[in-house]
Parts: sequence; C-alpha cells; structure tokens
Amino acid sequence: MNDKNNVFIFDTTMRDGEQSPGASMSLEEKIQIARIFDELGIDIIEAGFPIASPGDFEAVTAISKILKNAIPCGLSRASKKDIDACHQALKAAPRFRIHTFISTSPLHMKHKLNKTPEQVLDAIKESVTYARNLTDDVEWSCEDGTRTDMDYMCKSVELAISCGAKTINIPDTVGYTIPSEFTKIITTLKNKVPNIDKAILSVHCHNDLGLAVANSLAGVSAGVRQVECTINGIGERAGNAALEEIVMAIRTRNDLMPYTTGIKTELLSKASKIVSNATFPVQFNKAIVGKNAFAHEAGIHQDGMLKNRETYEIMTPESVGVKKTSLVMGKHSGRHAFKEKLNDLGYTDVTDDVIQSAFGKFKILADKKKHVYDDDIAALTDESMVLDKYVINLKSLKVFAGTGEPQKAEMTLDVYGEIKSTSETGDGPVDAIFKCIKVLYPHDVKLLLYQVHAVTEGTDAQATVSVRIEENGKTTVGQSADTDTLVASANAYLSALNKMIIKRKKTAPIEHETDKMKGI
Ligand SMILES: CC(=O)SCCNC(=O)CCNC(=O)[C@H](O)C(C)(C)COP(=O)(O)OP(=O)(O)OC[C@H]1O[C@@H](n2cnc3c(N)ncnc32)[C@H](O)[C@@H]1OP(=O)(O)O
Ligand SMILES: CC(C)C(=O)C(=O)O
Repeated sequence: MNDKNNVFIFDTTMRDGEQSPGASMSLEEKIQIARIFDELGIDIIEAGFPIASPGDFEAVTAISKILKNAIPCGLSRASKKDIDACHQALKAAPRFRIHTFISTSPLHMKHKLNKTPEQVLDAIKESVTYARNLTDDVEWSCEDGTRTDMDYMCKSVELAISCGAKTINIPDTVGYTIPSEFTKIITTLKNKVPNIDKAILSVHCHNDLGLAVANSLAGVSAGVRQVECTINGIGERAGNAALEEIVMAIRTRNDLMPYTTGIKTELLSKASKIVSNATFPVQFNKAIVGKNAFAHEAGIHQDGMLKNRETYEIMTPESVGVKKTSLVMGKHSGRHAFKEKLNDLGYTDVTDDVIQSAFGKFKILADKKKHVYDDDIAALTDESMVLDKYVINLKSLKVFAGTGEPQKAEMTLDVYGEIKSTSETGDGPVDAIFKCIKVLYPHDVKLLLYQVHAVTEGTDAQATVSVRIEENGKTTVGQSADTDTLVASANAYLSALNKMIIKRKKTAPIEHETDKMKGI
C-alpha cells in the first residue's frame, strides 16, 4: 500500500457537529474531545468557526495549543474579517489550516448571497489569496456543490487552486446526491480541471437521505483523498457522514476499497462516548458505536456465534474498543446461549433438568419483560435447582385487592400430589395468601421476616421476595422471584416451608413418613 491510497480524516464534530440543535459543547468538553481525537489519529480537526462567537474563538485558540499530532483548522466565510479571526485563533499552532467557503449553486448565489456567478468568482479569488498569505495550508469549499452547474464548478475549483488552495472540498451540503452521481462529479473534476493534481480532493457529505457514508465512500473510490466527517455522525439536520462508519467500512472491505487511514480504531468507542456525553445519546442500533452494534439476541444467531463468531460478525468488537460481543438474553434466545449464560454466571454444574426448567421460566419471563438481566436469570436458576425436591407447589393463585373490600386470595396447591383449594380473606393480600397456605397445609411455624425487593429496574422488574420462618429454634429462608410480587410472595413462603420439610427429612428420617399423614 503506498501513500497514494491514504485517506486523510478531517473531523468536523466541533464545527458542523456542533451545529446540531442541542449539541453545543463547553470549552472543557471541546478540550476533552480534542485530546481523544488527537490520540485517535484524526489528521485535521476543524475546531470551530472563530468569527461565530467569543466562545468559538476561545475554543479554537485553546485546541490549537494542545494538539500534538492533528492539524487544527477553523472555518471562515469568503470574508477578510472571518479569515483574520481564524488566523488569530489558530496561529499558536506550529501548523494550521484555514478553511474558507462560498456557495456556488445558482440557488444559493442568487437567493442567499445575492451575488452573480462572476462576483462569486471574485470572492473566491480574494478570499483564497488572502488566506494563502497567512498560511500555506488553505482549504476551499464550494458550498452546495452537488447542486452546482458542473462547468461552473470546474471553473471555480481551477481558480481556487490557482490562488493557492491545497485542499478542494466538495460538499453535499443538503444531502441531495446519490453515490453514482457523486462519482460522476468527482470524475468530471479530475478529468476537466487542468490543475486538479495540485490539490487534494475532499468530500463533505450530509445525511438527509441517509446516504452520507455511501456518498463519501463513492468519493473515495472515485479518487478523493480526504473525507470530512463527525463522530457519531452528528451535524446539521440529519447529520454528517459518521467517521467511525467510514473508517470501519474501509477497514472491513479493504478487498474492495484498498485504502488506509491513520485512525486507531480501538479508540472509536471511547471517542464516541466522550462526544455523546457532551452532546446527545447515540441511537441503540447505530452502526459501530451503538449499544446493540455487537449484541445478538436471536437464538439462531447466538448459536451461530457460539459455534463460530464470523457467522454473524463482520468485524470484532475489540477492533473498535468494545470489550466483547454480548449475547443478550431475551424472548428470541435459545438453549445454547442460555447454557452459555449460565456458565458465565458460574452455574457450571447444573443438571440438564435444572437448565430445562430454568429455560422454560426464562422464556415466560422474557415474554413479560423487555430486558432480562443476569440477576433475573440467576434468580430463576436458583429456584429451579431446588424445585424438583419440593412437596408443596403452587398450582394457581388469584388475589382480590384494592380499596373498600377485605383482601381475598383464592389458591390451589399440590400438597404431596393431592390437589387442594381454598379461599381466605386477610389483612392485606399477602396476609390472605399466607392464610390460604396455612389452611391447605396446616403447620405451626413462626414468620420472622417478609421482605420484597426489585431484582432489576423498571415497573416490569422482577420482585424477589424473601421469607424467613422458624421451627423449634431453627430458621429457614425461602426466596422467589416473579414480575408479580404476590405470586413471588406465595412461592417464597412455600419455598421456605419446602426447605424446612427437606431439612426435617435430613435430620429425622423416620419422622417424614408421618409428615404426610399429619399434613405437616
Ligand atoms: C453549510 C454550512 O455549514 S456553513 C456554516 C454554517 N455555520 C454557521 O452559520 C454557524 C456560525 N454562524 C454565525 O455565528 C453567524 O451566522 C455569523 C457570525 C457567521 C454571521 O452572522 P451575521 O453577520 O449576523 O449574519 P447572518 O448569519 O444573519 O447572515 C449570514 C451573512 O453571511 C453571508 N454569507 C453566507 N455565507 C457566506 C460566505 N461563504 N461568504 C461570504 N458571505 C457569506 C450571507 O449572505 C449573509 O450576508 P448578508 O448579511 O449580507 O445578507
Ligand atoms: C462549509 C461547508 C464545508 C459545509 O459545512 C457544508 O457545505 O455543509
């Protein structure tokens, strides 16, 4: 690979990115972002638009002083006072770039600038020449390039280069072009502008039609060697081309796009987090840096991943700084992934029966809940591990609660294989439930503790109920988890009773025969 194939990464997160509504960044945030961008390997950092405000000026000045590798850059209109402000803000850096722009589309020239095409050519000549006297690194952009007449664009690009611009940027300002058209624009410039080899061609794409990255890559394949982009794709309206997507597309499909960038891709995830903390959250399904970008929920995919990760993974999470692929447990997950999850949680010696039982419960829970967390799975498995030894099991429960009426529970239990039902009122629904249990399985234990807590967050969280009972000075704890707190309460009490019965059998083997007869 030779240098001809290196693509320069020009980041405009702190300039065009900051133009997103809600993305204003403080000086401290910009400095933090600039430091990680410098480390990330970005070639040119457009740190702001110095004439825009004292704050922007200050940020560009501060960033110019701290960059170790990247070249700082500021934006300016075709105006001497804008260019002077840029120069003042950037001049502390050993190397800096002044980026100046003016619209070249008929629409913009007439309605926005109120200038004729000839006057715009004059403005290009004056601004680029002026900037070139302040630095030899001048970039010129033809705003609304993709809606510009091609012959006029060729003329203005030739003029900007002859006035000393070293980088010529073709923006798709309103995200209007498509890859085939953009390829044609770049190819025409390369073929028709006589001095085009004196400058680096660049693209700057917006995402109004969701094509910013595709158009940028079309530009690269057609011969541009700088792409302007932002982390997380933030920017005016629907945003700019996302840096992380361009870089990872080039890296992943190097067979079709044999180019290089200087980006240390393992820092992409960190850079994305820093930018989103300063601006706004990244959508879950965002390519490369979204929360779900390396998460698999579907059983068939999870099974494939466990057998060979390449089945569903075109790049490794590690390559973008994500620790590992996550197999998210949800209603679409299968047994292979469930077993793997139990292993990860330390359940290494559970029997197939327990796995089967826990998996069945997990599917029911996943139907009820949006997120099934590790703690949910642990609670279900704990319950399944002792359940096959239980002699009293809940078959059904209905609770009538609310204001006015006394609270009532209707319950059916399987007690040593016999199906028994009752209906009791109580001082609250839990009291009614516990009374039912006492009627269906008469016993004489002391209730020491009844405690509820949510295993996970949200109103659909599983509740874990703990019950502690005492018999002959010995205490037994029962626990159960369910999204229905009352069902968890019944099961927790039954769990304590069952464990107590198991304990009795262990300490007094003769007694347990009479247990059944006495109903104790
Ligand atoms: C496509 C892009 O992303 S371009 C960058 C857009 N970013 C920004 O606009 C953010 C920063 N902007 C600002 O803070 C302000 O707009 C400023 C400081 C630049 C200018 O503010 P104001 O002087 O109040 O002017 P305002 O923004 O209302 O209007 C823009 C003026 O610049 C002119 N203008 C726009 N682009 C250019 C250009 N490239 N070269 C010269 N003049 C231009 C407009 O024609 C208009 O001029 P007019 O006052 O003679 O009609
Ligand atoms: C100033 C230019 C590069 C721009 O931001 C655009 O056209 O979108």
